[in-house]
Amino acid sequence: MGQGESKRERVVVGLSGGVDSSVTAVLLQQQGYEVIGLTLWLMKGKGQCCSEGLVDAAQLCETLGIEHQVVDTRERFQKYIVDYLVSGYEQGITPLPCSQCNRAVKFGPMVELARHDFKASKIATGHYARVHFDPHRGRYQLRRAIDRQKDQSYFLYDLTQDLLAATLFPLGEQTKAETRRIAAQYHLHTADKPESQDLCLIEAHGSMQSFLDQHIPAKPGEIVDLEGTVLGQHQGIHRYTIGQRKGLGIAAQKPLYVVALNVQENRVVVGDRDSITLTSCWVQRVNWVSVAPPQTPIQAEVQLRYRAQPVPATVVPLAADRAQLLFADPQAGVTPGQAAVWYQEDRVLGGGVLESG
Ligand SMILES: Nc1ncnc2c1ncn2[C@@H]1O[C@H](COP(=O)(O)OP(=O)(O)OP(=O)(O)O)[C@@H](O)[C@H]1O
Repeated sequence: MGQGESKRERVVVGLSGGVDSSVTAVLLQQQGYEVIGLTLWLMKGKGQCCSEGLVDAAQLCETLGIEHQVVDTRERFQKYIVDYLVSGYEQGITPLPCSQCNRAVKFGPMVELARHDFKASKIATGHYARVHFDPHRGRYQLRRAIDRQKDQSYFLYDLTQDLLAATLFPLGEQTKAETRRIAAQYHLHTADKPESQDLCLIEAHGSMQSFLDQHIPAKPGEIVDLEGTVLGQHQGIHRYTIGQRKGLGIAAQKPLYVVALNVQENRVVVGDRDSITLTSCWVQRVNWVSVAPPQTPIQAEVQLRYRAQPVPATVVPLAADRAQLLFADPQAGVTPGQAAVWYQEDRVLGGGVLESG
C-alpha cells in the first residue's frame, strides 16, 4: 500500500443478477467499500439464479469495475433445498425452503467465503430487512424493512447472531421505488428486470407442480372425508396442501378443505372449514433471533405465511427447540412445513417450522 492510501473495508455482495443486488453493490461502492461481487451458482438451466443470473451479475461487475467470483453451490442447493422439498412433499407437508436456503446455502457459505477466501469481514445482500446491534440487549436485532410491501424479514428468521453480525442490508432503509430509481440513474442494465414473483425454483421450472412431477412419480389414492367415506381419487398426496380448498375436484354442498395428508394410507382427508381452524399449534426447529431464548411465554404477533397479516398469539418456549403457539383468535392458515415467524412491532423475535398434527 502506498503512502497516504487508506485500506478500504472490503464487503462481499451476493449478486443474483437482479436489480436489488445490483443496487446493493452500487450503494456500498458509493459508501466507500471495496466491493467484491459473488454469485452462487445454485441450479442448472436458465433463470434468475442460474445461467441468466450469472451473466447479468458478471456484466454488472464489469460496469462497476469490481471483481466478480462465481462459486458452484449446486450440490449444496440440491441437498438442502431440492431433496428437502421433495422429501417434505412425499411426507405430506408443504416445506418453505427459503429460510433454510438463506441460512444453509446463502448466508452461511457466503460469510465463510468472505472471511477465508476474500479476507472481508462483511457480506451484503439485496434483501429488504434491517439489522443493527443493540448494546443494551447485547444482540443484533433483525427488523422489518422500511418498505413493508417488500419486507423479507420473514425469510431471515433462521439467521444466527454470528451471521447477522457479518451482514449488511443496505436496501432495508429504502423503498423498492427508490431502488429502481437508483438503478435507472446509474444506467444499470438490470434496472427494468421484472420483479421475481415466486420461489426461484418455481420460476425455473414453470410451476411447483411441474417441479414436483419431475421428482415424484404419480401415486393414485383416495380422497376421503373425516368419517372415511370415499369422495374421489387423487394422483399423489404431494399435489395437496393442508388448508387447500381449490382444485380438489369434488362436488360438495359446502366448501371442503384438505384437513390431513395420510402417507401410510396414501389418502387425502377433507373436511369443512372448522376442521382446519386451530386455537394452537406446535413449531419445531425454533430459532430465537433478536432475543435470547426466553424461559417463560411471551406475547407476540405471529406471521404464518409470507405476506400474511400477523396475528396475536402467546409463544410458549419448549425444550428441544420447539414452541407452542396459542392464538388469541382461532386460525385457519396453519400449514405444516411453512414458517411461523413471531414479531414484537417490527422486530423479529424468532421463528420455526410448523409441525403437522
Ligand atoms: N445466486 C445468488 N448468489 C448470490 N447472492 C444471491 C443469489 N440469489 C440471491 N442472492 C442474494 O439474496 C438477495 C435476495 O434474493 P431473492 O432471491 O429474494 O431476490 P430478489 O429479492 O429478487 O433480489 P434481486 O433483485 O437481487 O434478485 C439478493 O438480492 C442477493 O443479494
